[in-house]
Amino acid sequence: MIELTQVRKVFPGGVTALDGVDLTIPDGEIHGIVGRSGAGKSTLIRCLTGLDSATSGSITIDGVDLGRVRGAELMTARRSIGMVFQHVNLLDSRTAAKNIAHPLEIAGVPAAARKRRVDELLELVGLADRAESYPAQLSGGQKQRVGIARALAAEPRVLLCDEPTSALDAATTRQILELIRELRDRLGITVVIITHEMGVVREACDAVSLLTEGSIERTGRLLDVISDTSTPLSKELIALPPISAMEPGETLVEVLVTAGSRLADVGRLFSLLAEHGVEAPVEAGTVETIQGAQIGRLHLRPDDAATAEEIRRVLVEQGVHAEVTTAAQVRAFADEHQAADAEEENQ
Ligand SMILES: Nc1ncnc2c1ncn2[C@@H]1O[C@H](COP(=O)(O)OP(=O)(O)OP(=O)(O)O)[C@@H](O)[C@H]1O
Repeated sequence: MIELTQVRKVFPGGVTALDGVDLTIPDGEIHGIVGRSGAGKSTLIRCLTGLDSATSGSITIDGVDLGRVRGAELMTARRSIGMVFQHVNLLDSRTAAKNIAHPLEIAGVPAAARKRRVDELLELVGLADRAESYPAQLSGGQKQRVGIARALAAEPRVLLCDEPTSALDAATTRQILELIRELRDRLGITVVIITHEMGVVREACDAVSLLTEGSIERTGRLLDVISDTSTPLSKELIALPPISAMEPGETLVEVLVTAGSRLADVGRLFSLLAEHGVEAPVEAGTVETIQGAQIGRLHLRPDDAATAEEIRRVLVEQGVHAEVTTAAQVRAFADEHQAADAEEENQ
């Protein structure tokens, strides 16, 4: 288990990068950490790996408090954490097998045991036939597989992945995420993925945390966070294109169908509205199956405010989240975001 309690990191210049982070990640969980640029994600990962130390608070991994151990104990604790990066940084002059063997050589593992372990790792990441290939002969996805095998060489209990798929195309990203889930299932490791890609969280994570200005704004099981419409993270995880311009007086119904609703599936929503004699065109919509549950987010554009209100009433009765949004609210929301983006650019 990974446990962070009131972790603060203040840099010498006075910047507070982490401002009281509390987070518990159970064994065997794949936990995504998301946050805007500058939220403190890299600082958090550096503190988790023991590369940097927290100014105060405690970070405990499998019962070992990283702030309290020194020397050989700290080295052992560090070895229990494998790191996977966006850019794999393989040694170009070494084959895939030799790259994976590198940390084992440094740890003084004898040649025969090293060879056995490297073969095992190549098999584990699906590269048994590429052992003798050099990095220049491997695709981006294959290089990342080598990076993952290298990170697992010392049999860590925790795998920390810092933007592991940001340099990969969509299909390769899916394969790497599938591999990470498979490895978790086979090895029982705990995985932390730092990412700015919500698709990565949707596809791979059991739980997610939003880091905002150095503290955890929201954390929870993925489906619970998606269902919680009070958090902006819900909209980011199941996103729709921005709402197109609305004329004064126009209304929109924002709908979120989750496993908690009484609809058998998202399609039933339309027949239900028709049964109640209310209909509205769909302006935008997305439907996904996440961890076996169907999730749908839709924007409906009824003709008038009375229809919008009736749609909302019918859907809420079925346990579906539905909110009527007016043109004025959309305008205010857009202004707020523009101001936040401008502030971020100025930083
Ligand atoms: N070595 C440092 N010295 C001083 N301030 C730092 C240092 N490293 C990071 N910071 C500051 O700490 C804050 C958090 O930075 P951090 O790099 O952890 O954010 P991040 O969420 O990883 O951002 P990004 O997604 O852009 O990489 C920022 O305000 C940053 O300027």
